[in-house]
Amino acid sequence: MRYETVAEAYRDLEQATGRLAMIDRIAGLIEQTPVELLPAVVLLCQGKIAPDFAGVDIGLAERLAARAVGTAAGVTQDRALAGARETGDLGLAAERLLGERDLVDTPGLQVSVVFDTLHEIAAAAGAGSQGRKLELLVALLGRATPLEARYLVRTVTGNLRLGIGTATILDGLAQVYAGGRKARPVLERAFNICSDLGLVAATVAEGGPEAVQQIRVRAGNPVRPMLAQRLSSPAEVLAKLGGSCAAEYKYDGIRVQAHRTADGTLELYTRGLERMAWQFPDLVQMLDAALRPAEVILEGEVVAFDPASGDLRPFQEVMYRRRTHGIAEAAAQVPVSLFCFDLLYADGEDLTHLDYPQRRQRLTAAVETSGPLRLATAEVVTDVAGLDALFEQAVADGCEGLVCKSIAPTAGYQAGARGWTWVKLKRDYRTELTDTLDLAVVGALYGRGRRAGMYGALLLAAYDPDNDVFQAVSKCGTGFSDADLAGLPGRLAPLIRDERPARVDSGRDADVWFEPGLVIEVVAAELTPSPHYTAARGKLPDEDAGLALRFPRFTGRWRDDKTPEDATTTDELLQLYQAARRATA
Ligand SMILES: Nc1ncnc2c1ncn2[C@@H]1O[C@H](COP(=O)(O)OP(=O)(O)OP(=O)(O)O)[C@@H](O)[C@H]1O
Repeated sequence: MRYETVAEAYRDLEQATGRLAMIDRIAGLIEQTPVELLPAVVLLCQGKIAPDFAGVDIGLAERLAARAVGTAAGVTQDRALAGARETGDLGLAAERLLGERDLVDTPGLQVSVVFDTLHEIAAAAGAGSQGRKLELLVALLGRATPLEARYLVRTVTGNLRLGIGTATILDGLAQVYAGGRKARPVLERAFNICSDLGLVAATVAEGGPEAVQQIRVRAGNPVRPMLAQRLSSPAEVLAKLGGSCAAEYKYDGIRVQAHRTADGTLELYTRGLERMAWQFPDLVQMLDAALRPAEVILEGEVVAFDPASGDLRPFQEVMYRRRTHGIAEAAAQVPVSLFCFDLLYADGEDLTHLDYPQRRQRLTAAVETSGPLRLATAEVVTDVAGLDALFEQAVADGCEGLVCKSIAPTAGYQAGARGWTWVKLKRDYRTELTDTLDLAVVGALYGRGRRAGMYGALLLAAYDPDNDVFQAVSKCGTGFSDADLAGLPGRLAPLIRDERPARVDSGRDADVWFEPGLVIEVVAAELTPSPHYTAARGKLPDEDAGLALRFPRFTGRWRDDKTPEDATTTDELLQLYQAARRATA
C-alpha cells in the first residue's frame, strides 16, 4: 500500500467539516487498507506508531527535522526553517521545498517502509543517535512525494493534529468490518480492556465482532480506568446505590495502574496510560516485594506523605515527583504512599467481572501491606449518618471525600466507563458548584488593556462521547496568574487551527481556534441555560439553549494527566445542572 493513499486521506480529513464526513473518510481509508497493515494505518492516523502505553516516542526536535528537510531538498537548514516560519508549519514547508525537485526522482513511499523506519527512528538511542535519526528521515524524505513529506514531517515532530479521536476510528472500523456503527460499543469495550487500537483493528478485520468479544484483560496491556459519577449528598448516593455501598476514602493524588507481567517486569501506568515506573522507583520496589501473585494488575492512588507525622500531603507535592528530573533526590524529598483500591487481574484470571466484595477480598489477599503501602480505607455503610461521618473523617484525614462503590453482585469493574457503579462525593454543591470541572480549551479571545497582545480569555468545552464532539460551555479569563497567561501561547501553539475544528461545536466565535488538546480545571458559581453555548443543547427544556458556566475561574491546575476525551462530559454537566435545580426547587 502506498503511503500517498494515507496522506490523501489525511488531507481530506483535515478539510472535513463534520464528524460524519470524517467517519466516512476514515472508513474509506480502512477499506483501502490490506488487513495486515491496518494496525499500522490506524495508529498512523493518530500520529502514533505504537499504543501510548508502549512508551515509544518518535518525538523529533523541529530543528533536526528541518535539517532533514533541507538535506532532502538540497537547501540549507535555515531555508527550511524560514519556510516553516513563513507557512507556520514545517510540514507545509517540506511539501513546498520537495515539490521544487524533479518528480521523476520521487517514487513515493510504501506504508510498511514508513512505519518500520519510524520505529527505527524512535529506537535510535545513545551516542550518534541524532545522526542516525537524521539519516533515516532524510532517506524517507528523499523518496517521498510532496504530500507524503507534509505528513511525514508532521508525524515525526508530533504535529499531525488530524483531530480524529479514537471513537471516530472505532466508528470507521465498525462501519467497514462489524456491520455498521451500531457495533461500536463492542469495539469500544475491547479497546477499553486492551488500550490497543491496532489490536482491535486487526482482530475485527480478521474475525469480525465475535473475535473482538474474545479480547481479554492481560497483564502488560493497561486497562482504561473505571471512573466515577458524582452526586451532591449522602442520601442521593445511598438511594442511587441501592441503600448500601462500600465507601472508600478519595485520596488526592495520582492514579496508578501497576502491572507485573510473567517475565517479572513491573510497570506503572498513569490514568492516561503513560508509563511512569521510571519516576517512582521507590514505589516499584515496594510493590514488587509486596505483591503475592506473579502476574497482576492492581490500581491505587499515589499520595505524598510526611514520614514524621504520617499526614497526607497535597496533590501538588506528588506532582512534583512527576515533573522533576532528579528522580532519586525527589524520591527522598517527597516520599510517597500507595493506597491500593482495586485488583483487576491475577495469575491468568480476569477479575473485572467479579463484584466489589470479591475483588476487595482478592486485593486484600494479593498485597502484603506495610508502611507506606496500604489498602484504601473502606467501610460498608447502610445509612446517611454513617456516610456523613465517614465523609467528615475522610476530609479530616486529608482526603478529598469519598468514592462510594456499589456492592451489588452485578457491579464489576467497568473499564473506561463513567457509570453509576462508583459515585464520588466531594463537597456539597447544593448552593454553589464547588466541585471542579475539567474542560478542553477549544478557542481563545485576544486580551484588551493590560492583556493586550496575549490571550485574554479561553473558550472551554465539555466532551460528548456519544458523538465525539466538544461542545462549548464557557469563556474563562479569571484565575490565571501573570505567569499562566504568559505561558498560554506556548502551550497552545501546537494546537492552533485556521478554522473551527470539525469536532468543536460552538455557538460562540473565537479569535483563535484550537484542536482540543489542553485540559484545564475550573470552578464556577453555577450552570445556567444560554442560547450562546452548545453544551447539552437539545437536552434541556428550552431546546435551543445549551449550558453555560456562570463566573468560571481557573483553579491553577493544568490537567496534563487528562486527554481532551477525559474532559467533563456534557451528560455530567446536565446532571450537575439538574441536581442543582432539584436542590433549590
Ligand atoms: N478509593 C478510591 N477509589 C477509586 N478512585 C480513587 C480512590 N481514591 C482516589 N481516587 C481517585 O479518584 C478518581 C475517581 O474520580 P473520577 O473517576 O471522577 O476521576 P477524575 O476524573 O480523575 O476525577 P477527579 O479529578 O475528581 O479526581 C480516580 O480516578 C482516582 O484517581
